[in-house]
Amino acid sequence: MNDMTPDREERSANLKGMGCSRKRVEDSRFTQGKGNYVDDIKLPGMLHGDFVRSPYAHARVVSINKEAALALPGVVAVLTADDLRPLNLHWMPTLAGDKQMVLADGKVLFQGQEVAFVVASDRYVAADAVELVEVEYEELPVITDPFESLKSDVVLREDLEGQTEGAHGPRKHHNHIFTWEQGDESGTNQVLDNADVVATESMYYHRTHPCPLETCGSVASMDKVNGKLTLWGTFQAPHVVRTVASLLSGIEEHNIRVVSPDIGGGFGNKVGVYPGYVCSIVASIVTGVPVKWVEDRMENLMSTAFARDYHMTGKISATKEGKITGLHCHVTADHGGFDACADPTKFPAGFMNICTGSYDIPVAYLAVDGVYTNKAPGGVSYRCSFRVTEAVYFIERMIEVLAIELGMDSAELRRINFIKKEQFPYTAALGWEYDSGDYHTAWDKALKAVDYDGLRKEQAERVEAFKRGETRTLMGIGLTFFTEIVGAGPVKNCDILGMGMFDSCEIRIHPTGSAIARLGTISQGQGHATTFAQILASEIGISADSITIEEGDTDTAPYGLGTYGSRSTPVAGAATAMAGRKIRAKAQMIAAYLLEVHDDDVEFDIDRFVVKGAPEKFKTMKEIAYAAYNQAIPGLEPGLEAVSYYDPPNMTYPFGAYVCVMDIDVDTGVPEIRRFYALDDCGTRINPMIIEGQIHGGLTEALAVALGQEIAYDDIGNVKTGTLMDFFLPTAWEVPNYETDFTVTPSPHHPIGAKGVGESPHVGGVPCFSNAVQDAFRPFGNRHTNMPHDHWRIWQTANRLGLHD
Ligand code: PCD
Ligand SMILES: [Cu+]
Repeated sequence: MNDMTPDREERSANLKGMGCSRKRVEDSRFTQGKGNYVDDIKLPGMLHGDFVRSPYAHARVVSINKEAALALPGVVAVLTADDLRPLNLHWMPTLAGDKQMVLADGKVLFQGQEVAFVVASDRYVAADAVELVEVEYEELPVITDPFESLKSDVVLREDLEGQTEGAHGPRKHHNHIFTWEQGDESGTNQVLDNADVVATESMYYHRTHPCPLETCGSVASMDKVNGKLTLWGTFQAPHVVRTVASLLSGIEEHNIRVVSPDIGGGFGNKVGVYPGYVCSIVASIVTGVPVKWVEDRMENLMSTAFARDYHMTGKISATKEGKITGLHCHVTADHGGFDACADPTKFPAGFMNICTGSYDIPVAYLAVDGVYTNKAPGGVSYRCSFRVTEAVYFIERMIEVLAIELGMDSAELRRINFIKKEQFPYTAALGWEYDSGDYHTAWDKALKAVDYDGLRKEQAERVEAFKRGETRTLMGIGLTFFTEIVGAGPVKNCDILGMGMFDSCEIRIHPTGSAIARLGTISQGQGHATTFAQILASEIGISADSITIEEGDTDTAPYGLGTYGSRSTPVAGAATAMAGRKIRAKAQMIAAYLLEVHDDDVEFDIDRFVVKGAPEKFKTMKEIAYAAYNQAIPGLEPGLEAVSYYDPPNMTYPFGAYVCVMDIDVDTGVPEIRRFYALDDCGTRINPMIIEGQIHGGLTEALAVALGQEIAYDDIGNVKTGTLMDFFLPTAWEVPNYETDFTVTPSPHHPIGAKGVGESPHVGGVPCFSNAVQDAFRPFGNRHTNMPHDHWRIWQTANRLGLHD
């Protein structure tokens, strides 16, 4: 070989392909104030909108007087439901097939509900004018408890009165939304009735909120001359927004351009469609100039989509030796005033039916009842794909409770019930086919890494010391083994409003051998511009540094269902690899032609095609790209482009083993996290550094949710946690040093074997932190206490158990 040419190792390093901890290309703009967020969009003549929101959780709107507001200089319009009705835009369909008011029509159902939209020359004038809109309300009885709601005579949704059938089947009561059943009810009951041991527990996974750094917002610009509507916004699914906007407004889809610019965190909060988006569009149509709407922090916490709010009751049975025999789960789901859950259409409770977890459970049954209350609508995933965090919390608590019932170590209980490596692909009792896993290897690695036996010994000594009065801190060991289900999803069972959940990638190679690839997904901080270029680099032999990744502009990107549920890697990542392979196939033909050999006589080698057995004869991808723009092969189309729409054959099933060690001061209720060990298996790893960042972020959000973060309501439906003074957002102060680790079990059906990872740390983290708190009190008779485990609640647990006596 020529000494001047770089060797294979160097060529491979230059690619910055799969498995390389490539630095994030987007960070230079994020760290130097050059990001372009919705609020950075400033158009000539642009107006600003702001909402009049209901102070009451349930009330009739008797009258709205706009006069004083309209008299304020700078105010251009005040829109109410009456103004929107002629356009049929006073309501919108939710992703769950319910009907949500864009502006209150006669009645409000939650505190913070949108009542009127003020449009003014300036954001501050708009806010002042909001105060001048006089709304007369007549208060109605408020229901904030879903169990009470199902017994109440008060009809929350008068618009649905008398409707016995909802979007997801029969309704049992005027405040009931749906019942979703999965599995074998009678078979499960039979097993439970005849079991050696049954553990029963009820738990509440409280309402919380993703609270991204950037709140939601949009800018609409209706160009009446050309008939084009452009909408910039904080959208996790820009193409879906375009389709919904077209269906609602009647504007043809090719005349609508939706752009998601840089997004300051999504976490599920930006999946749904909000009244603000619709109002900015209507206001731009009405005024003929661009209109911006950006909510403030309080509005974001109070009225945009919440997560969780699941009341779960479980029964789990086992033999005396601890082999699990059956699982029963019932959920009462509080959906607030409208069912605006963001789930694939056929899954009204998301993937809650993954609640058998990582265990080989022969029979199971799940029923979920959705209920209306006077709380904000939503039901987003918040760093978990469709209720998976609820499911994992449920099963990981049930395992702990069963271990108490059996008098057994819960690490061992997990081990003897894991689905075994040779059982994959494994079909779970509630229907999912787990693609791959090696749980025992991961579990053993984790327990060894933390010296589990040593920790248990230390804990036992601590309990003795506590009893002797030598210490006031207890030690908790939190364990969790989780299985995620990400990559929604196969079009055969996953769609949103009838659109199958495939995803896409389109690649163009430029003559000089650099490229642009566009995807149907949209990064909100995950680093797609970095990682998707790495997938392509390995597939097509062009350095990641020479590939631009673009997402989020519906005029240029191929149709896709967006980014949430850790679906980008499993679905769009697969599309990227597949499109790359199409490029490579054409490149192979060109190379062979140029090298004057048969197609089969060349092979791909890092960044070139080489003649088999004659490595000195090759064409680099750069050379091939250039040739592709000439008459490379007579009769062959010029250019080097490809597109792939990928319909995944199955979900991917990442998993992980987490251990948290915590010291709890029983007198102050303050937990100190001594250690947090997280082993993740997300199959083939694209960028280890980005994975680690994802895990740190997800664990921190898990810490938040487990230890204090909550959207709390009082009895009359006032949001008690509407500001960051009351809503817990952890800072560097609370966050421990995380230890990360991994195993690699590739997905057998994904073209590069990758599974999602963004959500895993949250899904596994919440039960792990919670289990640590609960475990500290286990020696004193604690069985289960509800999250969030803030200092006050931990103190109360200590008090209830008599530890302050
Ligand atoms: N194997 C593997 C996997 C993965 N990866 C990477 O990592 C990341 C992630 O991924 P995923 O998992 O696939 O995911 P996505 O789809 O992309 O994303 C989503 C997620 O993501 C996470 N993360 C994050 N980050 C940030 N920064 N921001 C944000 O916002 C966020 N969010 C969150 C959430 S919540 Mo939901 O929405 O609730 O459903 S879902 C979610 C990207 O970059 C990728 O590429 C790698 O590397 N490898
Ligand atoms: Cu979820």
